[in-house]
Amino acid sequence: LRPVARLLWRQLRSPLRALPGPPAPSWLYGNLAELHEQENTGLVARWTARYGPILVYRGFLSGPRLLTTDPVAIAHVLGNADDYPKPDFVRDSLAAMTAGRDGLLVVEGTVHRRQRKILAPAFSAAHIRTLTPIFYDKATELRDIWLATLDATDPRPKRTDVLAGLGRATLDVIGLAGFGYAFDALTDDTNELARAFAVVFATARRFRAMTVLQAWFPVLRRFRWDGAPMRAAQATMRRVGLALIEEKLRAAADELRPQAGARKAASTPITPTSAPTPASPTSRVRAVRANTAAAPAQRMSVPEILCQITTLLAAGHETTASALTWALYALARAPGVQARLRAAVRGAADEAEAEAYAAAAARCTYLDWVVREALRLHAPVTSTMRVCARAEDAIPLTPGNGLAPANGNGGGRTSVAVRRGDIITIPIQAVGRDVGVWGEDAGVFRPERWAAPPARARAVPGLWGSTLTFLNGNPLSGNRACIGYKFALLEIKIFLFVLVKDIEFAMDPALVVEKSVNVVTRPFVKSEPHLGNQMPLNITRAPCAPPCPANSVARCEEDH
Ligand code: HEM
Repeated sequence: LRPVARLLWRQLRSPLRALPGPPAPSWLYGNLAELHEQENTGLVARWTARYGPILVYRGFLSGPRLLTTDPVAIAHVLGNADDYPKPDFVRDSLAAMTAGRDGLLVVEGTVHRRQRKILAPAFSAAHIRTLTPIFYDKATELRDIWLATLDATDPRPKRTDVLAGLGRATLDVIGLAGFGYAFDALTDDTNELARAFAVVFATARRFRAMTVLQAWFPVLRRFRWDGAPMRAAQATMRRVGLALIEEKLRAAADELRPQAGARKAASTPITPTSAPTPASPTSRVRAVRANTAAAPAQRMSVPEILCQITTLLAAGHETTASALTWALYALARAPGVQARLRAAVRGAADEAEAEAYAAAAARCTYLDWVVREALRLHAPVTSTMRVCARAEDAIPLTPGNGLAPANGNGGGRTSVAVRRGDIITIPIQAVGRDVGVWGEDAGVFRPERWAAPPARARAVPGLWGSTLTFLNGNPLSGNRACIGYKFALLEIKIFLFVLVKDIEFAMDPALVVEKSVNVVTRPFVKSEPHLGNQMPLNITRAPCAPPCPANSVARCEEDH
């Protein structure tokens, strides 16, 4: 009972209680059940329309939680990450997904700073560019696998779960790009690591009271509904991670010896049933190598390296798979946009070299707009939370935003008072769809809006593209922005480039696809819940069309 009493006492003293917000349907679970469905119901938009950009909803035992779309308030919270860490229960669920508590997503403070510094060089723009052939080869392999399922004599489209294919392809990419390993998940659909991630990221369709209780009572966490499969999946992630470390250490030792070359290329898997096979020794971003380059006192321990591996495998492939899945969904539902994108990439794709594709993808403005629009509308991570660690703080607001009559305080609020332990929700997806920023058609997939984004969008304190899709941070106070965003953007662009050029994606209008979130957003078909997470799109070979005049991207954009 003591934790409950402590929680109630803290909640009773929270200054957030004075702020207005929606009524809670339940005293015990507050608004948490309706929030579970927020990605499909536009709940946050309705709340902000009624209460303005600063509001309080209720969590467990009706505890008040701040939810804000105010850019100044969000910038304050993200810019002071040391004083606004992730709440314990968020770190706990991230730790479950990355099979340990020592990874970059979970650690805080000085440990986080040290790890981030060691990993940063592996994510530089110059380095990411060297990964282009990996992105291109995997995108091409996936395209060929999908095209091979089509029957030349049957023009009917083929229903294809693009989520599954993209999940496997992006796992292959992060294996090769991050650790020089070929998981070959695309060609081996029994790949156990791909299966482990399917378990770890599986989304709960219904609100579960137990999940809320586990957040506040760690002792209950051992009774997870998915306990046994989850433990098995984590064990797989750790085993594969250890195999990767062992392989890298062996390779490093070999490098120090003469006649190293032959052994390096021919090294064998460490655990016969599960270990990935080594890929080309030319493959690049390497947590282990980055670590050995650091000063001895700054290096990561083996458990830390292991957690970075599982973190990068998880964060690096589930997010991009989600982004690509929702981008293809948006394109399937907007055939005009898809046709325009196809013309744009065909106009740019006259050179077959991977590097040329990367350069063309980088130059193709319409592709850039499509990616920005897909990531604005379908942010793979739809919200995040922080907790106030300062004894007291005043979160500043955009001038005028505290003036909504619903905000109380005589409508003259310039900041929001918070105390230690108060929870702040940052609704990433809702900020991306804010009609106050993007206009009345904020919910529509319209890449053309990026020709002249509204001036208001500049106020959004995001790392990239006037959105919070990759969040943001301040190196002086714990930078929690996505470390892999350049990696993700290049990968997404090259995949879309290669896939849309040759494949036409369509959507069965009878199917209703909804979102369910377990850190990362996954789709499911409303009428087919028994099939779990999936994104069934109808694919056909895209009809040949004359390439854009002069095969030039710039010209192509002018003509469309
Ligand atoms: C479209 C793709 C991606 C999206 C939308 C995305 C989004 C995000 C977001 C929102 C965060 C902050 C989470 C929070 O603090 O609550 C984050 C952090 C992170 N991301 Fe990404 N991410 C993507 C791709 C990647 C890739 C490809 C990698 C690695 C190869 C990666 C690695 C990480 C890591 C390690 C962190 C933790 C950073 C830290 O706390 O210092 N992400 N990402």
